[in-house]
Amino acid sequence: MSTHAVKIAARLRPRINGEVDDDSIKVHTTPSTSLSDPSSSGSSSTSFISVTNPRDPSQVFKFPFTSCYDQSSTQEEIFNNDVQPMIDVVYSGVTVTIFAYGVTSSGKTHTMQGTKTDPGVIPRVVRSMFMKQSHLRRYVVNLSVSYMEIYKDEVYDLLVTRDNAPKLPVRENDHGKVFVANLSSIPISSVEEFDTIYAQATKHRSVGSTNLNHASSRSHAVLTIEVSMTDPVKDITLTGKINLVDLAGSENNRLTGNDPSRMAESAAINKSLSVLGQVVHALNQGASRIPYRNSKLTRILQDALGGSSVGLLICNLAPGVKFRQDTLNTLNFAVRTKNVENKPVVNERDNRVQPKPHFAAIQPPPPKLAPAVLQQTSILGGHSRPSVGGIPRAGPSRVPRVSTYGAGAGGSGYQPFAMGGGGKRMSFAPMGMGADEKTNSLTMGMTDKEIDERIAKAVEAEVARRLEEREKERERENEERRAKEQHEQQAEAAERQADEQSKQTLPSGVLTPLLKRHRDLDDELKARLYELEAKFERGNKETQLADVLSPVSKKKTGRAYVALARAHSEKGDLQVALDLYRKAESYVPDNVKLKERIIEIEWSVKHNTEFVPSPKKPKKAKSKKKGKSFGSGLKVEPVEGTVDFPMDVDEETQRPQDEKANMGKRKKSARFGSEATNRPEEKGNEDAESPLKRQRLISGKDWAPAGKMSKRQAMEGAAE
Ligand SMILES: Nc1ncnc2c1ncn2[C@@H]1O[C@H](COP(=O)(O)OP(=O)(O)OP(=O)(O)O)[C@@H](O)[C@H]1O
Repeated sequence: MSTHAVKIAARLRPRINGEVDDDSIKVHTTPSTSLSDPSSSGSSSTSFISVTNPRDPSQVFKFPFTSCYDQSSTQEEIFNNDVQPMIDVVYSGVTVTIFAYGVTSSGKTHTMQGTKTDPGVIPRVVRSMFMKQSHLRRYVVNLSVSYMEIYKDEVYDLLVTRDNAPKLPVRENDHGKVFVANLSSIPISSVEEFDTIYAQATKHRSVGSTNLNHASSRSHAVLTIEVSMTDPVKDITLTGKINLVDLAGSENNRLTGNDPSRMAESAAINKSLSVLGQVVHALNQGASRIPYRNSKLTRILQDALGGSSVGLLICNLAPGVKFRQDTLNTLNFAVRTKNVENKPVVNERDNRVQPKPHFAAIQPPPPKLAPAVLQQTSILGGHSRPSVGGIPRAGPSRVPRVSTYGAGAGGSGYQPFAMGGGGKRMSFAPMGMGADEKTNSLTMGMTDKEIDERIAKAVEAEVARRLEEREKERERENEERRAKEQHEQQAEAAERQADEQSKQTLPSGVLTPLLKRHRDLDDELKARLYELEAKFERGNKETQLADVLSPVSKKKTGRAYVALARAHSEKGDLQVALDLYRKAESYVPDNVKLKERIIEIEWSVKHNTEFVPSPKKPKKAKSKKKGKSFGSGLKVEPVEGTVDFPMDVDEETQRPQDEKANMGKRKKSARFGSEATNRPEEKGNEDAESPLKRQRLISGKDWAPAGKMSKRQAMEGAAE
């Protein structure tokens, strides 16, 4: 993208109020070889400002600029040479910012505003814009004005009365453009209308008296004239803007002799101008962070400094040795600013309703460059105005005027672009404009056919994208389905294999007698028992199998194992029963009662004692829904969740009765838990010492003597 350097113009005001003039600051229009020039590096500029070195008067600093105006220069001259060309730029849909910079009383307000008899840049710009408007009969052109001031780093609307002027917030839109929220914008239809509004608004501006200027501007004022041009045939709107900024004076408080309130204003002014200097410096350094946000002024001027607008800085200088240091400061700022480059873009909006393709389908076109006139202006930036310094007559501007927009753009000055505006996508057809509308400027952009083709391509791309997305989605679904089917098949195969094996190889004589004994077991349970037996033989494979079974199958298998285990324990084959209970546990690992049973049997096996299981829960007349009874008396309760696992493991509700029934047998058995319980009050209490009770203590259940044994003790006992 091509860039456009900020253009610099320097203007030395005449002496006023009996100021002593001397040669410390001079304007030159021809190069001088006799001057030492520490600041210049061989510039080809033919116009420059010279300032004698405050420390060594024999030495002179030279500051070359595009345009230099001496004390005799006129408002008209400045306007014609440097400002008038900008009007064409504004009418090409670009934002232009002109700002006056300088020490207090250097003539900024005079240059920008002027007087009734000697109007400055602002009134001339407005006249010129209306004049230009009258030439654009083919377009609907609307002008509007907004006017704000930045006073002590707060923004106020100058178009509303002071009482109604709240502080306005500075915001940023979706495109990163900074704007002042709620700033009024008034349409203007004539120069007179503008003059009335402007005269009224100027009265609102904060002005105070200082030693240097009895009507010193205490705020930065930003006047904006916006022009929107709509081509009714193409329904395209170009929006150009010109910001005319009269900065408050950079101040030397020693010279201004400010009172406390002026000092406060001064501090704010100096701070914002200092941030302005930092911004320019950062831009020159190519810094990654530009401190625009450090002041409202720089935020608002962001677009003019390193942004997308075209910039002109008018440096106002006051004459005489009294202002020499300020002049040097101003000129140094100007030198740094002239290296700042902007990337102007044309603000164009296509008002036609367009199909809204998916954003991803369209490559965002690069921003549209400003017309070639800007590039020409930039190239000519090194030339001086034809005649300054001693020649009072204003010479014709050497800056080319863009009276013919099309010619200026020349086709090559534009590139396809899209730029946000009113939330609409921009088109690629530039709007013809300029004094001479009969040029072929409208052919510079894309034709309708080209636009249609582009839209068709975008739609095609979108359709292709969606089809591809749908295809991917379908593939993803198929893959998931395949994986699920595979998983189910594997589970089925594993179960089938288990069945087969159980049928072929009956386990070592464990099952057959049982099955014979319980011939009334239904087929389903038999099959399950065969299966379990086979699983028992397969050892570790169980865990793998458990992994592939559904939760319901796991519970069923767990119950079957328990049934089998119980049968073994009744037979007195405790070790096998224990193994089977453990197998059952691998299917229902959360079942507390099963764990208790395992501990009981482990205890019996370890101590080689008899294990007497509690009697099975008597059959209750339950609804079929609640339980399923097999002919063998093995009962499988429906299981909800994994924690409760009633099976035939003793029901807690039955426990006291069971315990009573088994009391005699237990007394004969080795005493449970004597090692773990050596507290006197527990000695001889067999109930309390049973492993089952210990486990109950571990699980915190309320069991008769449990209160007497700490959980810790119980745990230790169980661990043993
Ligand atoms: N080119 C000029 N020709 C004649 N008089 C001028 C010129 N420039 C400035 N003056 C006069 O110098 C005085 C100070 O100018 P002005 O108020 O424009 O300065 P300023 O830079 O805007 O000051 P401040 O920063 O305090 O607002 C005014 O009386 C103004 O009329």
